[in-house]
Amino acid sequence: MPHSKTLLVRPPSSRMAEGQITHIAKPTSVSHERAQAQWEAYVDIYRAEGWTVVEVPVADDCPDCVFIEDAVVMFGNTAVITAPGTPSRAAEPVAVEAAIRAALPDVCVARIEGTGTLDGGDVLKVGKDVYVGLGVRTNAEGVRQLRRIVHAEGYCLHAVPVTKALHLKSAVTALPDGTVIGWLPIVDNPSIFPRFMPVPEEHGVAVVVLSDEHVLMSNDAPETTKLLERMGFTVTTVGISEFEALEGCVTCLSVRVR
Ligand SMILES: CN(C)C(=N)NCCC[C@H](N)C(=O)O
Repeated sequence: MPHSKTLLVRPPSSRMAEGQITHIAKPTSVSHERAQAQWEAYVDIYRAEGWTVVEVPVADDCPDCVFIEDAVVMFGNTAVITAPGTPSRAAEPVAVEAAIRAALPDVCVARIEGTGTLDGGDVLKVGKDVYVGLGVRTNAEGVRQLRRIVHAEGYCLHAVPVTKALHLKSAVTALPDGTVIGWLPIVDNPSIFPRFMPVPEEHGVAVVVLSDEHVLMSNDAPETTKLLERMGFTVTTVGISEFEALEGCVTCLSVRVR
């Protein structure tokens, strides 16, 4: 049975400043206190939109645990538990799987295993098309395993190169109508996507689709906000500077089950 608007989130670790950095300069300071306040404001936006929030317990020894999107990917009623592509994040999916089994007992669980690696940030769903970034975190075996899982669910997987950003969704996400948006300097090949629109700011790349006309994005992309509003979308913005300093974005902080 489909779950209506359930959100999985995980609070920021007190050691988040030790989180991984790959493609941007190491931040000079990251405040856990500010991050906690930003995270609570982010979660409150979903609560106000009627989402049921399931909180996975914080893991202070996993500095990047707040970026829960990387630990599980939902395909309808199937949860794919990932195998993060960096050792410091390897333990994260265990508690995420336990929380899903406890809160959503009728969800089917599949897993990326063995030599396969896959971070959820590399998976962009656009209708029944699934674009998967092959980059520093997701390998060919991870893609092979995910392809088998999603084909069985009626999706079509397209592997795409990611060389200029941490994850595919650091560079592109999709609007409610399926248009893929991205910041060109970090998109490997925009022609892969049937409909692509460049955005003018790096932090404008990431949108979370709240409904057919409503998106959530960072407050650090005012030109992109105006662009999307001119296109007729309602745009809610949120401050996530502490997570952006660690290469995160609005998509990474939650997993939507709908
Ligand atoms: C779409 N994105 C960017 C994500 N899903 N995850 C961001 C993870 C950031 C973390 N410091 C790391 O390096 O793993």
